[in-house]
Order: sequence, then structure tokens, then C-alpha cells
Amino acid sequence: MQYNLFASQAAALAPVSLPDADIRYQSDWLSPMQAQDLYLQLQQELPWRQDTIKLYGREVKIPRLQSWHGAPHCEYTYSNLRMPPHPMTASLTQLQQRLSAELNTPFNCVLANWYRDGNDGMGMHADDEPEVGPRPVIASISLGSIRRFSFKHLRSGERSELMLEPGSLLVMAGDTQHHYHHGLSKTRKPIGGRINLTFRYIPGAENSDAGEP
Ligand SMILES: O=C(O)CCC(=O)C(=O)O
Ligand SMILES: [Fe+2]
Repeated sequence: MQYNLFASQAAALAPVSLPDADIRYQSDWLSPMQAQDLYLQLQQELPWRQDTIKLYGREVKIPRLQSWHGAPHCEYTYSNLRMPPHPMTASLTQLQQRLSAELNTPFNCVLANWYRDGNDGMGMHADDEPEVGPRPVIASISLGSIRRFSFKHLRSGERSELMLEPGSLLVMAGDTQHHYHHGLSKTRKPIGGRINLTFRYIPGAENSDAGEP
């Protein structure tokens, strides 16, 4: 890569104040040029696939492309899909190391989502798979088109929204996954693609360079 992802940014992660949650957001974690270069690079280099899930006995294509990367032990189940990991690429490793250093938290795997246009999205869910533990730190980087991200408090039903800008970093930690569902709404607006990277940590025997918590 031509640019240095370790270059420090002026702004900082700011809390998003929602009850029972620990959510932080920084709009310019990457510069506009870094975000654009990374978007084009990941579009080219990741082995994107469109998975299918079984819905009421029928095979249905999920409305986005995905690519799952991480340490060899990082088997991940998402909506009943079992995904063995692809190795990290150099650019994903660079992002992972910057995130681990800045957030003082290990990450060893990442789910990449490519929403090709407004017809692609992700339904409401929590990142609460047993593999990531009860209070996971999820670091989510957005590239490409701006999209609406929704939260729903499970007990009160209260909904909130956040526009996720290209180059932004969203961190969900603490009890957020316990109290909230989140998702990416579809839109009828004619918009271009968006790539999202959600870095996670799955404990395992051989977590090589990520560092133990
Ligand atoms: O695309 C996004 O911003 C959300 C992705 C997400 O929630 C997930 O990968 O679990
Ligand atoms: Fe999620």
C-alpha cells in the first residue's frame, strides 16, 4: 500500500450516548483518500462470495457479498453459516494492528461485507455468537457510500440511527450486544457500493501476534 495507515489522526473517538451501551464513533479515522484507495483495493483483492441461508425451507441468497478472514482457529458462524477463515491480507493486518494499538484490545479476525448498492443490507441482529464472548469489542470500519445504521434497544424497543461515513470507525463494546440489535437498512436511493470491515476477537490456543487481553 502506498500510504501509512499508522499516521495519527487529529480527531478522536467520541461516545455515542445510548442507554445501556458503550458505543464510540469517529468520522475521519481514515482520510477520504485512504478510504477510497482501500475501498478499491479490497474490492479487487478479497475473495468475495454471496452466501445462501435457509429461510422457511428455501435457499435464499443473502443481500451482500462477504469475506471472512482471520487466524486459523477463527471458525465463525453467522446466521447458521459456518465460515472457515481466509488468511488476513497485508492491508487487513495493517488495519488490525492499528486498531489493536489504538483501542488497546486484541483483534484476530474480520468480517468484510460488500453492499453493492441500496438493495443490499443486513437485517437486525446482535454480534453475540458464543465464539466472541459475552462482552465483545467490535471495531467497524466503513468505506464507500454513506449508509444508515440502526440500533434497537431490545427491552424498550427504542430505535436510533447513525449515518456511517466513509473512513469512519464505529466501536461497539461493553454490554451493547446484550441490550441492542443493529443492522444496515436498505435504501431506494440510487447509491454506489459500500464495504464494511468488522474486526472481532475470538480467543483460541494459538493467537499468535494479537496479544492476550
Ligand atoms: O455493515 C455494517 O455496518 C454492519 C455489519 C455488521 O453488523 C456485522 O458484520 O455484523
Ligand atoms: Fe453486526
